[in-house]
Amino acid sequence: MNFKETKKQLRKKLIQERENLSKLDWKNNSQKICKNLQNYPLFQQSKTILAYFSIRQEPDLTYLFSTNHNWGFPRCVKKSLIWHFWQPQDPLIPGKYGIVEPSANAPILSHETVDLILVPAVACDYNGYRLGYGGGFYDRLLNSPQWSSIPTVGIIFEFALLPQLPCEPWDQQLQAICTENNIISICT
Ligand SMILES: Nc1nc2c(c(=O)[nH]1)N(C=O)[C@@H](CNc1ccc(C(=O)N[C@@H](CCC(=O)O)C(=O)O)cc1)CN2
Ligand SMILES: Nc1ncnc2c1ncn2[C@@H]1O[C@H](COP(=O)(O)OP(=O)(O)OP(=O)(O)O)[C@@H](O)[C@H]1O
Repeated sequence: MNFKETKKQLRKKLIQERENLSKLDWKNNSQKICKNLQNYPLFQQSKTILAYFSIRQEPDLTYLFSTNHNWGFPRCVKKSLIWHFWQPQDPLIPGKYGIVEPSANAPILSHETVDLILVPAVACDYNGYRLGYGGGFYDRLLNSPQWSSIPTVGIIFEFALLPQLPCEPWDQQLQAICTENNIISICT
């Protein structure tokens, strides 16, 4: 089986497993992830943080969005992510793939102001490689020179932390991975 097929099957299995979590486990484990992030020095020191709005029972980070940081969220525009400043009272608009997005009029966040990126993932491995939904949005972002030096933390539930994922030339290692159990730093 080739890489593409292997990744596709793995993605399907892990998304299924995540969607099978009970609502209670999903909520409790999401809350633990938020707590672990709040205790993480890099998070505490970051003024501006990029995050995501959860779909398909991804870890829900909503609790953090009213904490004292500047928060940025993406709009999917063609094959890229455009990042906007967003606060809880601001509108959210249904975007691609059923993910809500800030308004196109919300202030744009330039890479210079961003201190930390919380990266959604279907799975991550011990080396900091990630498997996403296959759109390549974060692969492209993290490969572009302006964004590649910003620290990244992959956000997953513990069951999706695997010893080794299939790795392709464009995959960039994350700096850390946060689960409901702990945050592990990746040695590079
Ligand atoms: N919450 C959240 N927001 C996010 C991401 C994410 O992983 N999680 N993204 C992370 O990049 C971007 C959106 N990326 C996505 C890419 C593909 C699909 C998707 O549903 N794809 C189809 C099949 C596509 C194919 O195989 O060609 C599917 O899975 O049915 C969803 C989101 C930006 N926002
Ligand atoms: N730097 C890049 N420039 C152009 N295309 C890229 C780049 N990185 C990845 N791609 C393309 O994007 C797709 C990403 O596939 P892959 O299975 O690695 O996605 P993923 O990591 O699961 O998804 P995502 O980043 O959306 O969460 C591939 O088809 C690949 O050719």
